[in-house]
Amino acid sequence: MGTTGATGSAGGEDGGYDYDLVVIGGGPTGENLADRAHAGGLSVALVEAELVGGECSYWACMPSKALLRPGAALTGARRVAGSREAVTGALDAAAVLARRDAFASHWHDDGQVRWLASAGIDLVRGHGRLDGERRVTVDTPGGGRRTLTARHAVAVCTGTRAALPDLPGLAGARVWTSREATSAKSVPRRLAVVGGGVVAVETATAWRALGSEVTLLVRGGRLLERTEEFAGQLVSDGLRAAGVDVRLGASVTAVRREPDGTVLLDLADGTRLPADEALFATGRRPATADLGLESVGLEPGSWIDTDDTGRATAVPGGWLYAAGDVNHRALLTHQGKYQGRVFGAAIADRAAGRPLDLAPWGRSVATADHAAVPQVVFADPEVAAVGRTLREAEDAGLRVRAVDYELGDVSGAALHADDYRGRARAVVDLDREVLVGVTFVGPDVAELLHSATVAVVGEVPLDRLWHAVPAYPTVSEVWLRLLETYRG
Ligand SMILES: Cc1cc2nc3c(=O)[nH]c(=O)nc-3n(C[C@H](O)[C@H](O)[C@H](O)COP(=O)(O)OP(=O)(O)OC[C@H]3O[C@@H](n4cnc5c(N)ncnc54)[C@H](O)[C@@H]3O)c2cc1C
Ligand SMILES: NC(=O)c1ccc[n+]([C@@H]2O[C@H](COP(=O)([O-])OP(=O)(O)OC[C@H]3O[C@@H](n4cnc5c(N)ncnc54)[C@H](O)[C@@H]3O)[C@@H](O)[C@H]2O)c1
Repeated sequence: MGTTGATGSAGGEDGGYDYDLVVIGGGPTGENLADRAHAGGLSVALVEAELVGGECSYWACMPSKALLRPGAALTGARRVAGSREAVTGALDAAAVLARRDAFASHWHDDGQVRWLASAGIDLVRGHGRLDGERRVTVDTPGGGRRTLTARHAVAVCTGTRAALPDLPGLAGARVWTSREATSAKSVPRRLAVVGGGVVAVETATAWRALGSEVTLLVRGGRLLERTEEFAGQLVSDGLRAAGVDVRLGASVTAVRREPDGTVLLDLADGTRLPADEALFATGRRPATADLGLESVGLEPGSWIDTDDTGRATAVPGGWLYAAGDVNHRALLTHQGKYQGRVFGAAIADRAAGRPLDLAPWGRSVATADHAAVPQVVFADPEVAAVGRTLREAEDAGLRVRAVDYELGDVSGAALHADDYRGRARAVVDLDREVLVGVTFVGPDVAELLHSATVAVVGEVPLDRLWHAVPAYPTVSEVWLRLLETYRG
């Protein structure tokens, strides 16, 4: 099969369908969905308007983590007497940015295009739009237009864009979104960050480590609203200790960029904050405004709701699927890829008339989206959480108990870093005696998270977990301490 601009593998044959499946959007979700559907026997076209690999590869996960890792490595060395003395300088910003550029593949997608070809998926470059049932038109880079018809299904995997507030002056102020925050070529002296979510926190952490004077303007009363409250508090403490000016309850009322390049942010308390760049990390909106949603009875610009097999619930006929960020189930790369695997296989099974497994945790349904979504916030300290917070579990009507343990009291943590500060919480479903949520906050807790994900997804009874003995002296001994605390 071909790649760029390839014609359909089944073009004109068997009823005139071009492909069994047309996927719009070649981010991590679209790639995985296309791959699983093709592995299930379908011919697949993938339509991509920008770079194959999507936001994650070029302007989100990869470059942001590449910007964060050197600062984390340096901080890690500084936390241990003996190695602390060996750290005599600051980060080499040019080297950090160069490494970031490499992790963003220098904003070229050749590698991912080669992978698509090797996987047997046809790439059609251009902007795709739905055009009624099982039809997609593509505005191609050369100015032409192609129509693709799908025999079985169309999958929308178009992701999100940054959502900017409607503020006076914002449109002309050339503010940063997450794209500029992850691809900037130099370190701003003064950086204002608006928002208190993950993008705001990670960006503040990264650019502060690179030397920017960072002011974090948070509208609400805490950071990371969707995590346990202590996580927001410990991250806020960490940012302040690193020299970030964290301002809670700070609302921006207007923005403008002066002729000398300075950005001025007017705040609701009457003060004005000057900066060299201002990031608005104020959430995401679905990339569906120019997608032809009206041609299938959906509202342009809306999120696309789906059932657990990925079918758009408001579109009759069961031929339209939506996966990844665009369905608003969980805005994370790994959940989008998971949906891609599950939904792609379900599409192929339906097409072949094979039975689906629709029971909770069955092969054909993305059950984990509801109860077991893991996430790591790469701040200092790191926040690693899976499943429900205490509040979410209570709101869901579960009879639960939170079990907390100070991570610094674990021998492995004390060895890992001097004055280790952090906390773990397990949320226990008292009726079933299983875990429904776990949060770790502390230096280098990210790699602990999958143990918690396995326990939550596996619904491992606490009596059995008691026999999962953590190695001594590792940070993972926190598992033992949590269970001991629960048993009393
Ligand atoms: C700064 C930042 C850091 C992040 N870090 C992490 C992280 O560390 N871990 C994590 O799990 N998640 C992270 N995320 C979230 C993650 O980036 C998204 O969840 C993920 O990219 C979603 O994948 P997707 O394939 O659904 O959408 P996207 O990655 O957005 O891909 C969608 C693709 O569709 C294409 N497209 C859109 N419309 C059309 C159209 N009409 N026609 C053709 N093509 C179209 C786009 O060009 C794009 O390539 C981060 C997000 C941000 C903003
Ligand atoms: N490490 C990771 O896993 C990672 C990293 C980055 C992003 N992501 C994902 O990407 C998604 C987007 O992240 P995000 O941080 O952009 O969004 P978010 O929804 O997590 O946070 C948005 C923040 O902006 C604030 N806000 C919204 N409108 C505002 C306004 N008008 N004025 C001031 N503040 C306003 C909100 O109160 C919130 O604090 C999230 O779902 C996140 O999980 C994940």
